[in-house]
Order: sequence, then structure tokens, then C-alpha cells
Amino acid sequence: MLAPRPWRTDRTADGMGDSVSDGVVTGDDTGRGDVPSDEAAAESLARELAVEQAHVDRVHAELRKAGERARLVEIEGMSRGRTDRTGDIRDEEVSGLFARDALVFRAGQRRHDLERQHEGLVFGRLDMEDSHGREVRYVGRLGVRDDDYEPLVIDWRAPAASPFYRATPVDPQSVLRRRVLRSRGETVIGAEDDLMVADAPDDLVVLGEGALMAALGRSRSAHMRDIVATIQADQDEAIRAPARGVTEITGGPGTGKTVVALHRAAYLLYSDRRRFEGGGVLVVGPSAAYTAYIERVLPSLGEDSVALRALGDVVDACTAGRLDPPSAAAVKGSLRIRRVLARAARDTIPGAPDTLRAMVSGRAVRLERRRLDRVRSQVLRRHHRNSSQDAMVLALAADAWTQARRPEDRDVDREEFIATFVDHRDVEAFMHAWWRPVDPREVLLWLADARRARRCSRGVLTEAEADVLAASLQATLDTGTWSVADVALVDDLDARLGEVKEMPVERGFFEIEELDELEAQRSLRVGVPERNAPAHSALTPTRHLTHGDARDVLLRGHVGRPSEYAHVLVDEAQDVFPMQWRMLARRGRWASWTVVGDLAQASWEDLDEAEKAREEAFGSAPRRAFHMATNYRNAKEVFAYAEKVVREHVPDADIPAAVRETGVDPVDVTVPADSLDATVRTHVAELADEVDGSIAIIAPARWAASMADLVAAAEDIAPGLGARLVLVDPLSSKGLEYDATVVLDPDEIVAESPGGVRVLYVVLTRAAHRMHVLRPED
Ligand SMILES: Nc1ncnc2c1ncn2[C@@H]1O[C@H](COP(=O)(O)OP(=O)(O)OP(=O)(O)O)[C@@H](O)[C@H]1O
Repeated sequence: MLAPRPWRTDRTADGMGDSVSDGVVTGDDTGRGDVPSDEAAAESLARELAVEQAHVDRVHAELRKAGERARLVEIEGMSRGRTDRTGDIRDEEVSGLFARDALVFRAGQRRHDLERQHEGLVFGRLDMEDSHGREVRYVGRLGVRDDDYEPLVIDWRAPAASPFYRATPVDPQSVLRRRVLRSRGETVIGAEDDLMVADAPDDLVVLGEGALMAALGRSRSAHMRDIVATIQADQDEAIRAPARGVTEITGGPGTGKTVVALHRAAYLLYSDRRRFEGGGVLVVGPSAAYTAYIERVLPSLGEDSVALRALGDVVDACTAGRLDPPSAAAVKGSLRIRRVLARAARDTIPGAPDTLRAMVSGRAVRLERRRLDRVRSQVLRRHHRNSSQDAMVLALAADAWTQARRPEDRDVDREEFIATFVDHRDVEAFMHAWWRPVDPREVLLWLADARRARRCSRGVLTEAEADVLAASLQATLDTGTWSVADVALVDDLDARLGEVKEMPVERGFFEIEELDELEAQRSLRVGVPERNAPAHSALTPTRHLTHGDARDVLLRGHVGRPSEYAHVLVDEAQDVFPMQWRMLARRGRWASWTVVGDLAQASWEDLDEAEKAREEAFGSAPRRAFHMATNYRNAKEVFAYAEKVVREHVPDADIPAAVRETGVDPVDVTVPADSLDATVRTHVAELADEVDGSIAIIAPARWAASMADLVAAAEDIAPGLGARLVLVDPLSSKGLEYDATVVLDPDEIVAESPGGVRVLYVVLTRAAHRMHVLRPED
């Protein structure tokens, strides 16, 4: 909540305000005494900033001293391990080296942290008063103490910093004034104050128009910023909630769910570093565009040990960015596919022999398909496929013995037969072709064969669905790229098949040069020139590889065991498919969870099954829920437009309140389709004039190619626009934001997306300041 402010001064000492495009809402002007002249205000601001600068200088001086100390410890540690002696190292030397490594590691890490933290290191100040008197606390990205161990800055995550975020005029928590400092390098350039009490002491000057509004009015770049200086009280509660169990954060578009969840990850690492840094924190988002967008937030908070993964990038050696057509994605995402995969995992290798023939101990052995199938089922009842080879050959030997034995045989003859069978060259060759260990990716690709897909799907999927599945895997083979939905299926198969101890030689063993060659061949065959590809796109690429090349590319590397994490944070959780929940559950079996989402932004219709799979992933872990109700992203005018659209179709949508006005309504125009390009150019040029930061054209597949050309020629529209203008497809715009958007063909966006209006709602809530909606008419 914003405090009433008695009077305002310029916001920055150098006269450089935030790059607010237009009528940002300013703080309440409820007066307290006379409004001072501009000159007096400027003087007062300069005085205040000088005081803050003196403190910031002190902190940086202390940091430099601490940095030097850490460097000396590091050097000292390194020299401890040095020895002139050659030959074996004694035990005490080994433990000495170990201690040295630990010391050097910690000292090096500390120094690295210190060196990295200069930009806006000190960003907050609290003036507090209680029965013991007045106290000033500074809050920053890192805790710093002076030589007497007195705190110069408190880490934002420490309990002592909590009033900075929790104090409100209703519950001031002893805070009189909260000040947010803005710095460039080590120089303080501005300050914004919130008063928490109606009758502030006279010596407390109040600056600026409120830190939150100033932050919200700033222009957007290609990367999300941290909000450490302006976290609001309700957000702070979610950030500092205990780690245990499942923390759910819900709320409409732009309510800060993502940014809050990321600050929560940083807080958890701070509050229990041993557990979370040791056990690992996994952050999962919908797309690579999303992970690229948020990747700087945690490092800016001093945390870089978190694993950021897109849903298509959770499984090692199986990375995907391509989206399946909705019908295939629905088949692959549903839990029904598990029975299909279970059958595929037991199925024979394509082209494998269906009879085993050998002369063993002078006896002719011939095991035909039915017998082989029976033995296979018996063994698979007790073993994972990839660890069943020894058991399988023994079971075949026992079966062959029942066929080959003679009435006069004794026990010793059986033993000799079995031993000979197991080591027999023909049997070995048969086993290699019939029952070698298989890679989960290879098994999934078997289902590109429509006959096999139908056979494995009988009674589970309709024939039409089996054909859709086969066709989608054929597309995987044709393009040499996995789809995002494939990844969870590979993970499921991996769990079923068990670990491959050693991959057989013929399953994709590549020399580096061969891989380079494949890459080169692949880029030669790319249908659409790369420069024209949308910047953030999940659209199917038009790649055509020869069958063998593509298979080799797809099977590159090794699908290892899933890594497990101490905390799993899932963003845009409403779009996680049931099979994907199972994939995440394998990584979070012992984890606590933070789960973020908004049902009104769901891209898919059948949400019940996903809900079930999600509940299974969480098990009986305790839950706690936080709801965010303020839209910090969209200007009121932009959000009012989006709200109208979604309310008509999703009456129970969770609608937040937008807090910032621009006074400019979105533009909504119908355009002749044959002059669409020229019209888009005009609108983009207009927006480029009006906002300083990022602009996105969000277009359905139908217009993707022509818009890609337009974006590639952005510099012709306005100088410098090349770095600011991107093309995004509707699904990939999820979680992202821009200063301005051109939303192209909203009806087509609804028609092409399985989530229909919900996806359009996502698209209409990406713009912070300006939005132009263009409707082409044939
Ligand atoms: N306390 C805050 N101070 C400054 N900016 C904030 C604050 N809270 C949220 N924001 C800003 O609001 C914008 C939206 O935040 P975020 O992307 O986390 O919202 P979201 O709820 O995840 O949105 P969506 O569901 O639409 O993806 C971001 O630019 C974020 O930095």
C-alpha cells in the first residue's frame, strides 16, 4: 500500500526521471503544510541524497576491504597446498589439501559475490522509532558489517529487513519512513519515500512519488528485473512462507506470481542454504523464451545455483522447443498414453529375428515366436527390460532345455546344456538382435510406425488417435527435433526400461566430426531462412532430414537418471500436462514445491486430469495458498480491454485490479488483409515513438512468415528498432511482457489455439503501456 505523501520533489538528482512514457499515476497529493518551491525541493533532495551517498560510500569501502581480505585468504589457502616434494602425498597432506580446497572455495565464492554486487547494492533505508528511540537500517542485496561487526547493510532476506516489506500505514511495525534508493554504479541518483505514519517528525523529508509506481512505469527490456526494492507486503508473505510442503501462488495476469516465486527461491536458499543449495532448486517454466526472459532475476539476487529449465528441457539428452499440433499434444499429454508406453516398452525391437536357432551340446534348438513371447513376459514380470538380459538368456536356456532334453539326460547334462547355451555365439548374436538394451528415445520412435502404434494402443486409444500419435512421431523423425510433449514420454519410458548400463555400439555412437557434419547438413536443409524465424517461437520448423540422419541426431547423448531436487518451482502450472506432472514428480520425490498459475490463462481444455496428476505429484504434503490480486504489469486501459474479452467467455476468471493509468486506450482497428504489412509497419512505427523499451508483434501461425520478414527489416521502420522488436507466437508469449504489443488477428488466435479465448487473454495481457489490436479482413 502506498503512503500519502505530503509533497513531491524531482525524482532524481541529475534530473533524469524514469523512462515513463506518459501519465503514470503519481502518489496521493494530500497536503501537509505548504508546498515548497522547486528550488527548495531541489536543495532538500540534494541534501538527502548526499547523506545516502555518504553511507553507500562507506559500504563500498567496507566491501573493498572485505574483498581484499577474502583474496588474501584465497592466496594463503592456495600456498598451503604447495610442496616442493615429489612422490606420494602423505595422509596429513591430503587432509591439508582438502581443508585448503574448502577454504579457497569459500573465500573465492565470497569474493565473487562481493565483486558482483555493486549495482544497486544498497537499495533501501528504514527510519524506525520505538520506545528505545530512533534507528536507521539500510537494506541491500548482501549483508555487510563494519570492523566492529555493526551492520552497515542488512541482507534483504534477513528477518531484520522484513519491516521494509511488511510495514504499511495500517501496521507500521515501528517504521516511520521507508526509502527506496536508486543507484547507477556506486552513485545514488534518486530516492522514493513512503511514509508509514500520519504525523512524521519534522526532520523526516519525504521524496518522490512512491517507489512502486516509479518502478512500474519504467520501460521493459528483454529480461525480467528483480523487484527486491519494491516487494509488497502480500508478496513478501508468499516469499517468506516456510519451505515445507506445497506453496501455491495464484492470481490473474501481471500480479507478480513469477517474480514473487523467483524471490521465494532466493529466500529459501538464504534461509536454509545447506538444504537447498546442496539438494538443488529446480525452476520450470513453459518455454525456452520464458527461461531466457527470467534468467537474470536470480543472479541479480546473488543466487546462481538454481537450475532453470523449460518443460521441453527437463530430461537430459532430449531437448525440445517444438510444439505438437493440439490433437497430438492432447494424446501425448494424457495419462492414457502410459498403457501404450508400457506395451511399447515390452515390445520387440523392429526387425528383430522371431526364431532362435542354434546347435547346443549337439542338440538342435529352435524357439519360435510364441515361446519367445512367453519367456519375454515371464522375465519382464520380475525385471526392468534394460537389466533383464542375464535373466532373459537364462530363461531362454531353461525353455530350450525343456525342448531339447532326452529321456536319459541327468542333472549334469542340464547344467552343461545351460552353460553352453548362455555362452553360445549364435545365442549371443540372437540376443543382441532380439533383446539388447534399448534407449527410451528409440522405443518412443518405434511408435512412428502406425501399425505398431495401433497395436500398442489397442483398447486404450482410438485408431484415429493412434494414427495421430504415429504421425506426430513421424514428424519428430522428419524434422530431427523432439516435441515438448515427447520429452515427458521419454522420461516415462526411461523409468519403465531401467537404466542402460552400457549402450550397444550401433545405437548412435558419434565422433565429434560426425556430429558437426550432421549439424551442417541440418542447417543446409532448413526450409525457412533462420533470420526470418520468429524470435520466440514454438512453431513447427520446416526441417527435412534424411531418416537416418534425423534418427542419429535424435538419439545423440545419453538419457541419464533423473536428477532429484530439494525444491521444485513450477510456473504457468495451469499448462502442465498430466504426463509432464509425472515427469516433474520424478524430480521432486522428496522436494518441497512452489506452484504458480492462473486457470483463466490455460492453453488446454481438459484440466481435470492434470489436476489429478498434480495432486499425485504432491502426495500428502501440507499445502498453503497465496492469492495475488493486484495487476502490476498492465496499464488500466490495457487490462480493461483484456478483462472484457475474457469475462464474456470465462465468467469465473480471477480478475486482478490494475493500478497504473496511462490515459491512452488500446487501438482496435480492422485492416484490409492485402495491406496488412504496411498497416503493421505504421502501427509499429507509432509505438516505437511512444515507448522506449520492447515491442512485440504477437501473431498466429497464419501470419508468421510475413511478420518474420517485417521484423527482420525492423531497422527500416525506425533506427534502433531491430533490438527492440520481436515476433512471438501466441503460446510462446506466455509469461513474457513488453512495453507495447501489436496483437494481430485475435479471431485467428482463438481459432488456432486449443485454449481459445484463454490464450487470447494471455496475449492481450502482455503489454505494460500500449496495445494495438489489428483485425485483418479478407
Ligand atoms: N512489487 C513489485 N514491484 C515492482 N514491479 C513488480 C512488483 N510486482 C510485480 N511487478 C512487475 O509486474 C510484472 C508482472 O509480474 P509477473 O510476470 O511476475 O506476473 P505474473 O503474475 O507471473 O503474470 P502472468 O500470469 O501474466 O505471466 C513484472 O514486470 C514485475 O516485475
